[in-house]
Amino acid sequence: MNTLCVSGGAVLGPDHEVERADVLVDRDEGTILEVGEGLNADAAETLDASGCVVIPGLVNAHTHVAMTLVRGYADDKPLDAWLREDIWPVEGAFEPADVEAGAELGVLEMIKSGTTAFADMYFHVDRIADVVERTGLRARLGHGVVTVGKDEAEARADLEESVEIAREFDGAGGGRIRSMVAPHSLTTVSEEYLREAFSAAREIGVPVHLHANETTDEVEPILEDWGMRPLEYARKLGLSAEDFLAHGVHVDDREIELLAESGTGVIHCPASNMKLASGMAPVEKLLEAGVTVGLGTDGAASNNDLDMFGEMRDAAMIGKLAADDASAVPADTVVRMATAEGADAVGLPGGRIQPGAAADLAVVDFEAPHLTPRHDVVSHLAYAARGSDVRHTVCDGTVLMRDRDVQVLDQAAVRERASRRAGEAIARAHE
Ligand SMILES: N[C@@H](CCSC[C@H]1O[C@@H](n2cnc3c(=O)[nH]cnc32)[C@H](O)[C@@H]1O)C(=O)O
Ligand SMILES: [Zn+2]
Repeated sequence: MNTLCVSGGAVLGPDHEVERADVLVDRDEGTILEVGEGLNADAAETLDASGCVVIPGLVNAHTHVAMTLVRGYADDKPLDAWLREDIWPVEGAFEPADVEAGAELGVLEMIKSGTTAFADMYFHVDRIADVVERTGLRARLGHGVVTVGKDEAEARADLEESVEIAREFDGAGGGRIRSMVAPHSLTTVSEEYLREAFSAAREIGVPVHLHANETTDEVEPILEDWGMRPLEYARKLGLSAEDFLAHGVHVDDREIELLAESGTGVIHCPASNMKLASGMAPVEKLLEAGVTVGLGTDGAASNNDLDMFGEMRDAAMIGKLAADDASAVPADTVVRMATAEGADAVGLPGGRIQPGAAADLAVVDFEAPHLTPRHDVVSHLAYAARGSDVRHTVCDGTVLMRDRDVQVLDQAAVRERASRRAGEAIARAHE
């Protein structure tokens, strides 16, 4: 059999037990065959994991990967002004090749920091899909729809593009790519088009993904226009178990109950919420209610990186502050949010190291001063490790990074192209 063996390390199991073990992978099927000692006898390929801990590849459950191009371009502003004054004008000047260059840069950064799957809402999605296809990651992709401020024809065309993209790309890249219909938010898409987005998604059999309750500015207008909370409104329009929303910062108790009832996932984006001062999501309450909570970096311009280790740490920290309780959102919980829970929320395989599961792995080098002594591996993963501690990255049974050498992209070329294209797009936006 065509196998890969990740050998000589410790493994973080599905119940977060840490044991000395090898991981044997079927490279053709992209699945884990066995976890145990002494498995590397006749593997076709091996990865040395001595001194390392093998963890499930991390799941970045909400991002806009091509926004790496605007990283550091406009900081220190609230969401609405930041989007309208800075980000949207530059995005308006993006050509398809810019989105491709930004996606390559983002994917490079994700592979280098142990992320193997992501959910992405953007435009020129065909270019993002192409990057995912050739680099070997796993993704759920959708075209973001905005209808406010557009005439009837433009609004319809944007929605139709999202539906078309969802139809075309679900199952692409040998099944590594899944799709979604992605209305931008409950306030930037009108009711009529939101309804259509939900019914089209149900017909295709894919989730709806949208930003919701990110700032109070997204709550007040819905209360005024519809006399109900945003998630009550979303539920009336069709929000269901397969769907997942980003942020969920300003949700009240009734909305939390509603999410638990509907089974809708929430993607917590702590760094973005802090940086844009959007607020503190009630993560502990959501978890207590039984809501599936994943973790996302959001775009690189509101973070400003795509490192899911940083996101775990931020989630634990802000979760404690929000609950006014140091025992809230503990290490074990944020590691779960960045792996199994995130995978479940976005409906992608992965997130667990066990036979039959997707072979999506990050091998973290623990032989570092900041990871010493090793009292508690899960604590280190949540609080002390960084993306740069990842030594090897494997997705779908394929080695994407070996000994920090990314096998699927030319790092220098990706950086050079992204820098040049970002500069040119910003110059065009100012013309
Ligand atoms: N088709 C739309 C684009 C929507 S893509 C998704 C959008 O989400 C934006 N975005 C990034 N971060 C956030 C956030 O935190 N909240 C809301 N929107 C965001 C991002 O800039 C991107 O334009 C159009 O033509 O305008
Ligand atoms: Zn976002």
